Amino acid sequence: MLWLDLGNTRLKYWLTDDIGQIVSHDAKQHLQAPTELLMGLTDRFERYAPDFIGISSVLGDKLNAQVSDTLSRLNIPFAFVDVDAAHPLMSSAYDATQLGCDRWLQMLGAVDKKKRQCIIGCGTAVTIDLIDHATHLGGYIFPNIYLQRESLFSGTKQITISNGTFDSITQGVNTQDAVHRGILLSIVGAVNEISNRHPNFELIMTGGDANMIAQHVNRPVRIRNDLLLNGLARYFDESKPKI
Ligand SMILES: Nc1ncnc2c1ncn2[C@@H]1O[C@H](COP(=O)(O)OP(=O)(O)OP(=O)(O)O)[C@@H](O)[C@H]1O
Ligand SMILES: CC(C)(CO)[C@@H](O)C(=O)NCCC(=O)O
Ligand SMILES: [K+]
Repeated sequence: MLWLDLGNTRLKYWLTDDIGQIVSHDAKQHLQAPTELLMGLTDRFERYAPDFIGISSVLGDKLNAQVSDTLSRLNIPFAFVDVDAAHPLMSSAYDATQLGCDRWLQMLGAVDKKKRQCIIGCGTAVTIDLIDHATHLGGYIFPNIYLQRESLFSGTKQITISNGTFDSITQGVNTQDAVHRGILLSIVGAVNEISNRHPNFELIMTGGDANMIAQHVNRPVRIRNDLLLNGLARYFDESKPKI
């Protein structure tokens, strides 16, 4: 199988064998040109001759149509994930026509009907979603730390910071530290607030910035970077067109 995750910043793929083991995977910046990037990867994909391609995309209809065109040339059946608010593994109170399928798949990949879970996605956007015994209650969306820094940079005259590290939430005494620490606190503070409001929900984090954020959270956090892939596998296990 070939699994594709078309995100806002990066394209990720996983090639798996018959027993679901990952034989190849990568993540590449697509610079808003995912079809060109895909085109460059088709040789690699063809070499593995997957029998199906399952796709998570948050790129919207226009880019998805281009992706479909590109993949059609491979002569391998493929399908995009459609969010299903009444999926047998998890129901959702969220407007299914709007819910990003990456968010939904991360939840589907984690959901456990015996638990209360809080899924925190740390990608281009930071998302926090609450699941109570396999019912998605809803959630929150934040710009990630880099988007926040860009918006401060572009919306102010005296803040000219465009680099530096996010490593502390202690108050800063210069602009560089105040910006980085303030931004990190906005995310960590939100996670801690959710954690306080929902003490019985297990905190699960995924995505590139998960470790950086988790370090400052005042309760144990489980880091799981397999959630989206696991969600894709669970989804297509239920709904894969019979071929
Ligand atoms: N090699 C890398 N390239 C880009 N970002 C990375 C890399 N390693 C870690 N990161 C961190 O991962 C974060 C992005 O997380 P993630 O990979 O989950 O999302 P993304 O793929 O960039 O976003 P999206 O899924 O929306 O395309 C970045 O903010 C960055 O700090
Ligand atoms: C929130 C992001 C950007 C996270 O990648 C994505 O899931 C998305 O574009 N979602 C659409 C909006 C929503 O989920 O309500
Ligand atoms: K947008």
